[in-house]
Amino acid sequence: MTVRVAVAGASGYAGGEVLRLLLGHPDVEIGALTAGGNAGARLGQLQPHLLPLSDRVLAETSAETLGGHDVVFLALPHGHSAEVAARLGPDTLVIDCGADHRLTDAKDWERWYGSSHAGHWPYGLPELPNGREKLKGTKRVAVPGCYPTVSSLALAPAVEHGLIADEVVVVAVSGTSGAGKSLKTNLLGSEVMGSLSVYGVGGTHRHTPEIIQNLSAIAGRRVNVSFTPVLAPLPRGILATCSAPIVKPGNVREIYERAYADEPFVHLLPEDQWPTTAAVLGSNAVQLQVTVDEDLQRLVVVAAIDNLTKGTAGAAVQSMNIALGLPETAGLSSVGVAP
Ligand SMILES: NC(=O)C1=CN([C@@H]2O[C@H](COP(=O)(O)OP(=O)(O)OC[C@H]3O[C@@H](n4cnc5c(N)ncnc54)[C@H](OP(=O)(O)O)[C@@H]3O)[C@@H](O)[C@H]2O)C=CC1
Ligand SMILES: CC(=O)N[C@@H](CCC(=O)OP(=O)(O)O)C(=O)O
Repeated sequence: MTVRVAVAGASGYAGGEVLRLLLGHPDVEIGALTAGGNAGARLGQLQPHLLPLSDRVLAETSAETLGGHDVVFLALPHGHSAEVAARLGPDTLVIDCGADHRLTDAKDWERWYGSSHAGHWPYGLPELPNGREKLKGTKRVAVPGCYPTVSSLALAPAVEHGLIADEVVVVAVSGTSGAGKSLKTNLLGSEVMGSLSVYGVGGTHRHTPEIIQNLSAIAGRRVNVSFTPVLAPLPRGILATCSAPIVKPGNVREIYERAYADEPFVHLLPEDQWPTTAAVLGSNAVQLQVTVDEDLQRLVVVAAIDNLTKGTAGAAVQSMNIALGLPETAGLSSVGVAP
């Protein structure tokens, strides 16, 4: 089966990564590519690594251009997806890389994003409990945020088994591509190089409610999250350290081994090895390591992903595969680029 796919936001980082993965997908034909202000430009000027598509000219983002495809990936800024998706019709599989349809609670959406809620779609994190079932056959997918992906996968087995308290701490270091391609002073090379900086400190980052939503759904009760993001001088990658007090004894390693034994993309590393962002660069892999701080009786999980791959575009393609009944790993490299 060949599916015809359009990508909105093809000039951006997430759209570019979707296209990089789709170029290696055996069942995909790439159709319309759209942008905002860069409409009319050749893709090769903006995404020079996507050589087979370099002569494609970016169209304006409209339902007319995106219509007539089996699948539409939306890699647009927050708040732009709902209107386009509503005009694409129920038979098109729409995969939104933005936040518009991630949160289930309208009040949460209004508080954190300051606009009216466009509704909740099936969440593109198949490794969560019952995650795959929600994606099979769906025509709408909300791709998770990159920090919620890595921290939810790091903590899900512990939460599911009631091992930890209902208050977790996540400190996650991210590369700059997580902030998108548009110009921002704090992302200039001279600001970022040679420096680490925190932002969204003190429970103010908009991924906090998304992480709470994921962990609380697994626990069946509210799980609170203290989340601190850190910007690092890397183009890609997230390394998250997640911890919580242990409240129930259990063989932590065995629980994590069992949880992810059959997952094609989530890898619990051997006991003496720790995740690195370099090891997952460009791949849909998640590397995990878990340990217990015996003095504090605290669970510590470290996890690495590529924010643009498993953190966005890889999850989007993985979700497409599940929704359409294609092999889940199609088009998704499971190994990173090293060194
Ligand atoms: N970067 C990441 O690691 C992650 C990103 N995401 C989500 O993916 C989405 C895209 O992010 P990212 O690629 O990083 O952002 P970029 O800024 O790199 O890209 C944004 C894209 O949207 C287009 N665009 C901007 N404004 C409009 C508009 N008014 N109408 C139509 N198109 C428009 C841009 O086109 P033009 O070039 O013409 O301006 C560009 O193609 C966001 O919702 C983001 O939250 C999710 C998880 C992780
Ligand atoms: C480094 C950096 O700035 N990262 C982004 C998160 C990227 C992501 O996952 O975002 P969306 O929720 O926007 O889809 C941020 O903190 O806003």
